[in-house]
Amino acid sequence: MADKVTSYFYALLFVRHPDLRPLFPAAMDTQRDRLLRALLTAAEHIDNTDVLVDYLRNLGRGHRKYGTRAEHYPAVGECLIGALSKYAAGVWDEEMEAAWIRTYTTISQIMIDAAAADELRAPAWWYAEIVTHDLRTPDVAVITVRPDQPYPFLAGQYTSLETPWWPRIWRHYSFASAPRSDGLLSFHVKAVPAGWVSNALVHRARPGDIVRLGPPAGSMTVDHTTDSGLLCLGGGTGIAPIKALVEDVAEHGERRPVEVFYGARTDHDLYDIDTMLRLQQSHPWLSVRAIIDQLAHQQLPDAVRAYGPWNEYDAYLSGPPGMIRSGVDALRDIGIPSERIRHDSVEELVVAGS
Ligand SMILES: NC(=O)C1=CN([C@@H]2O[C@H](COP(=O)(O)OP(=O)(O)OC[C@H]3O[C@@H](n4cnc5c(N)ncnc54)[C@H](O)[C@@H]3O)[C@@H](O)[C@H]2O)C=CC1
Repeated sequence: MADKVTSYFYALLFVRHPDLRPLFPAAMDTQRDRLLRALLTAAEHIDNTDVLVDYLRNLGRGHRKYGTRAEHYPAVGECLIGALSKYAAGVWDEEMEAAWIRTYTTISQIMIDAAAADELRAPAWWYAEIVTHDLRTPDVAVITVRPDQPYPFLAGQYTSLETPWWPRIWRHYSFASAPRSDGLLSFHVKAVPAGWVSNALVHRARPGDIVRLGPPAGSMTVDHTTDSGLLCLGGGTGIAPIKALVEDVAEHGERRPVEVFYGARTDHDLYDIDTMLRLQQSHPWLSVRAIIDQLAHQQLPDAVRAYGPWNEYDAYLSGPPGMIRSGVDALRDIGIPSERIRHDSVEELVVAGS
């Protein structure tokens, strides 16, 4: 009954607090999923304080770009408890209500404190002007933007982006380069069916258009305290953060082996292979292999098994959720321990491409 609970929650919220409606997008479908995913993520990590608190702090900081303020949290809590108690009526009692109030109060306080601390050091969002728009295939564009203020981030991270055509609809895109001295940021965007934001970015956006960016997020970053090799799997536009990681290693001047497997469905989809091969030419420690489904009759994760051994490597995966899942399984199978495998949250990726 997840759909019913979240629909009822938003109905209560907008009836009781109509002033909050403009903070949300006109179409609420993805938003409803996001609320539920956030609750489930919090429940999943309830016994792991460090992970949970880190997640909630990020969530609190990320809410600044929506215009969320501390006084909005009690209204949300009251409607959330209203929706839960209606649909859990059979088991709901005073004790459970008291527990939910304590839980929600704790969760919101962590989010509010993180947002307040962030306010002292970073804007709620950045405006960024598109400076180049390079259509690499009929549905993939490489877009470069100039933020209005310095934008600090780490190679391997992603941001959230809002276009002028779909206000308050934010989508995640990874930075396709390590931080650059000119401050420009670039993204690889694939227009996916029914993807409003991605279609607008690929087919409508032009130099001069202004987008908004949220804060950087994600922990798929290079650990520069070790010199172990990097095994990188980039599928489709998932090659974007992998390219950023390669540039990051190059800038740190370490000669650690970096092995990139770049997967695509057809060779026309290998839109960034020239850049990757140029990087390979300049860096003897880098090896780039293109894996085309149609030629190899195998998907990216299977191809990696044919090489190796990989037990001295840290692994980085970026691409569609199915590739991440089967990639993590394949890498564990060939002996890479879970703690050495990094990738973005698969839940975040489900909406990322649209
Ligand atoms: N644009 C960006 O900055 C980033 C995008 N992503 C995600 O990457 C994805 C890219 O999509 P496309 O370019 O359309 O990729 P795609 O669907 O063309 O697939 C790319 C590669 O992934 C492999 N693959 C796909 N599904 C698989 C599965 N179930 N098991 C094993 N291998 C599989 C394919 O063999 C292919 O080599 C999107 O889901 C996007 O959200 C991830 C990180 C960054």
